[in-house]
Amino acid sequence: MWITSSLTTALTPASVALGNFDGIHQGHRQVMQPILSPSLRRQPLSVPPVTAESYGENSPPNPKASLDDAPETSLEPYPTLVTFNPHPQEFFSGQRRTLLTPLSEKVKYLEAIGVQQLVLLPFDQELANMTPEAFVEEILVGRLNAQQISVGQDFCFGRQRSGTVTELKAIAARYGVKVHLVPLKTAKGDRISSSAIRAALLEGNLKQANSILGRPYSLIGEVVQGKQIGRTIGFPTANLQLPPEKFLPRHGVYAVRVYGASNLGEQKAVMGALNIGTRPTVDAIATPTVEVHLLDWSGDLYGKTLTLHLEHFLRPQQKFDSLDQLKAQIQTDCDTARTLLSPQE
Ligand SMILES: Cc1cc2nc3c(=O)[nH]c(=O)nc-3n(C[C@H](O)[C@H](O)[C@H](O)COP(=O)(O)O)c2cc1C
Ligand SMILES: Nc1ncnc2c1ncn2[C@@H]1O[C@H](COP(=O)(O)OP(=O)(O)O)[C@@H](O)[C@H]1O
Repeated sequence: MWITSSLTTALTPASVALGNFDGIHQGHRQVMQPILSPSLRRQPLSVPPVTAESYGENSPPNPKASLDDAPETSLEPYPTLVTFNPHPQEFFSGQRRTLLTPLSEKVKYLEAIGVQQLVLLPFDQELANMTPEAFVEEILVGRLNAQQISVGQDFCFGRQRSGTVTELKAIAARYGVKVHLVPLKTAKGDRISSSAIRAALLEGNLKQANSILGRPYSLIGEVVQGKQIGRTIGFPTANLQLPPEKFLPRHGVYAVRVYGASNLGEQKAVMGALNIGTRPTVDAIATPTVEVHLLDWSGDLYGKTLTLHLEHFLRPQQKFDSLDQLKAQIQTDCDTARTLLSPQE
């Protein structure tokens, strides 16, 4: 996928889905559908040669581009997600937001859906001051040559969020650009939203969170060294380093499926028992660790990137009086995880 934060290197013409899309939940996927219609798909993606661009500290991954990939001239628009970076709320409040899908994870889901370009518009005072007309005319039409635009029905944009979807439709119509207003998706009468997913995750209600998401909530991170206590109690745990902005669910113990450990490839999952927390029994650290014990598995995981699918919340963290009690409880957690994750006869 082509990722750019500069409108001068964006691929055009574009077929644009607009929004923040944190979580890439079922509602988000519905908003992207209209820009992905099969007639608009172009495989493989060709990208223009680019000069290296400085993205600053929180830089997105460099797009994979080479001169061999020079663009063919084509009138077919690139399925493109246009989003703001930082999130406008973060810009105004000055406070870092946690994300259900940090950039690297978001890119994986978008690629799987068929989005070919991600435009991260730098959100600054100038952009914040833009009128709805200027945003559509100068950015969407003028720079991205948008052929069609898809948004959720409650989308607002422009100065003080003054632009409504009706206005977006009217302005775009002047340029012959069709706007798809996608109705808000609901699940059992409740609106599907990133905040509903966060709330369910904070309660440890995985069933609800995963049902709204339409897939299991995931944690993706590299295995780093811990205190090496795990192996001494018979339960080595792979400690994951997650992007600092990753939203963490309720602290406690989970039954998870682990991808990336097996030599049999990415698709093969190993069952695991995950602990998220400050480990009050051993050292009561300030920052929670995210560590997983893989069931019936042994090997070296340091430096590997693991993807965990959180399936069931088992219990909150506890402070035990002894390591033996902790060990016995971890054994029970592993047995419960195995039962819950094993396929039913
Ligand atoms: C399934 C599981 C459940 C855990 N539950 C608790 C707990 O309730 N309380 C606690 O203090 N630590 C808990 N831990 C964390 C252990 O204290 C930790 O894994 C151990 O100290 C190893 O740390 P290390 O990776 O730094 O070697 C749990 C770990 C696992 C894998
Ligand atoms: N079944 C397993 N589950 C998790 N890690 C395992 C397992 N078997 C071996 N390991 C290895 O052991 C390491 C964890 O051992 P541990 O003593 O807890 O050390 P650390 O404190 O560095 O995490 C993992 O990073 C991995 O390389």
